[in-house]
Amino acid sequence: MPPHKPYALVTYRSEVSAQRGHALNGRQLQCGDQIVTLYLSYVNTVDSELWGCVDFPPGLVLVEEFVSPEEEALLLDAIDWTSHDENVTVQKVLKHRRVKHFGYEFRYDNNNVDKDKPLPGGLPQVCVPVLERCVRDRHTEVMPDQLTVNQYQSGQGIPPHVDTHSAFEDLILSLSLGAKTVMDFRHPEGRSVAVVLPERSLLVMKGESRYLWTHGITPRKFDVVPACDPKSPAAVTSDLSNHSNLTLSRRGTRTSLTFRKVRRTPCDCGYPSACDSQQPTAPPSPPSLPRSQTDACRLEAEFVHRVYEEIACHFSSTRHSPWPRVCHFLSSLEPGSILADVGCGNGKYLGVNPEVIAVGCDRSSALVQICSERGFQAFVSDALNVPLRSDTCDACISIAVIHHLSTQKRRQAVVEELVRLLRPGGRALIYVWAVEQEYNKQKSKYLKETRQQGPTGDSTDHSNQESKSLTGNATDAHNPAQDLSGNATDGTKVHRETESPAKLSVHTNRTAFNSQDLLVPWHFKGGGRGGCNQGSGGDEQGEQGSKNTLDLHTEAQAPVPNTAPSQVFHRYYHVFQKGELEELCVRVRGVTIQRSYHDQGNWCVILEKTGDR
Ligand SMILES: O=C(O)CCC(=O)C(=O)O
Ligand SMILES: [Fe+2]
Ligand SMILES: [Zn+2]
Repeated sequence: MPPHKPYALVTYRSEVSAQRGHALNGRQLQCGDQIVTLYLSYVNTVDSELWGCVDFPPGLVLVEEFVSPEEEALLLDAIDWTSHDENVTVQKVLKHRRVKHFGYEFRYDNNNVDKDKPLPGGLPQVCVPVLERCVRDRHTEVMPDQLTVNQYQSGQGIPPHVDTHSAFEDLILSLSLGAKTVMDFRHPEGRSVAVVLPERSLLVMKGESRYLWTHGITPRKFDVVPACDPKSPAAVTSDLSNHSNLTLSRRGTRTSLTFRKVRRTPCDCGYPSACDSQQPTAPPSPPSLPRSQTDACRLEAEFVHRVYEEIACHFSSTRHSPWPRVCHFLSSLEPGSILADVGCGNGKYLGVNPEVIAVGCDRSSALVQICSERGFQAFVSDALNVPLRSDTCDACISIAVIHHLSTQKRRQAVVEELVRLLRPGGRALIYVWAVEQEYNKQKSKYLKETRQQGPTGDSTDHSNQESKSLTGNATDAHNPAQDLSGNATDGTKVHRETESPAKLSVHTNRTAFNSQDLLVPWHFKGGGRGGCNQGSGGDEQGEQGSKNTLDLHTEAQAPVPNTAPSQVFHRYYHVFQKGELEELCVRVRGVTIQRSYHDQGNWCVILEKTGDR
């Protein structure tokens, strides 16, 4: 129901249900103290703006007041947190909540259930009427046989995750008791929907919303929810982004009952990218250049985002010296300027000019954690969708970020996002890694570094170290840019549908590039996630880092790879040719290029927002 509109839009999944719905035409309904007559009319298409406010992830349904306040009290009473009878249930205190399992234990170490080890107590009797109602109201056809009770105190939450496909059947039912909360759903491409779950409501997750979207509850003490007429609680279930009238809601203690059916055969859902049953068992073949947005998101998730999350501390330990020309830009800002560092990494630029108000964002929560431990303001965000208001920043910097986007369209979209943030007259400084590591007969500092040979002849982790420049790599004079294979002049590989896309080659550190799109190895030193648990080469950040992400990784969807010392990670890069960054920027409206230059193996531009967009 769009806010302030006297109508609702309904789609039916089947003709049968549409026919049933048709019977409502002309019916009078009692709504609070009002009588409302319902008239049906048909629309061929639905304006997406209108849909915006009711656009739950496909397959997600919320049923309000599914249990009465009396039933709610009964259910809450029935969950005994004081007993620890391991023969009946399994109970755990997790970092951000406590849980209790019935029917089968859900194990957070392997994110699965022991299907041969049912818990003797089965599901509590008190749940039976609720489950029968779920069947009667056709929310489910099968009786769940597993129940996880989560209890969240105010300020607690659950990291974003997809319930393991191979563990449970399609349908997931979650009953909210005691207090309302907001659950965040996120599509792998970045779209997200915040869904208010009122107390006593039933959330039904099916299909795409269950298999592809992550769900999670951000640990916090207050939620922003639509301010609603208490007589029409339905309004609170809409996507928040379309509400003009918002208010704060204090969180109380919420207990949720999540009912699931243990899966007995491998999952064959239509979402193989998110499906653990459908992962190839053979070693994965090297990735290819993306052909679609979805491919690009996947490539970046695996070969950029995941890698930075894993190597965060080790990476941070090699990133201490700010580059002089970036510092020069930062020092040129007026006192009191607002600066956004999009892709701020460990925050090494956030404190360069103490006279400006600097805020950073990065895709890696482990790097953001490092920033906050250093006392900087930073938040987790994708460079494509920065949650800052338009026209607010006096300056933006994006240092060594855009080369991690795997299509030209996405690289341009980052520039557009930076320009969106700028006020008219504001300036953005962008650095990307250059193909040309030797420029004007000068080798980049990186190139000049001696390459250390390990016993096997591999480059050692020394190749990870920055040398006052980016983690630059070399192009030698015999392998000039125009020899780069298969690249269109705009720097994007174009593939016809019939061709199979080229595999990305793995770059050898400190040698010439043989492609503009490549994987650059990171030789990981140090144990534990992020490389924070062991010393990593005189690293002042060596003890810090991953604690905030631990919960997420030990519970979440992806199997946790073993981060053994000397592991090699691969990061995707698109290295820019001379002129390519400028070409990208001139496509963006409302901005002029003030300067462009080559700096130690990087292409750099300073843009100014003109204001006419
Ligand atoms: O608290 C909830 O509603 C969700 C719990 C959940 O997602 C889970 O246990 O997998
Ligand atoms: Fe879940
Ligand atoms: Zn699946």
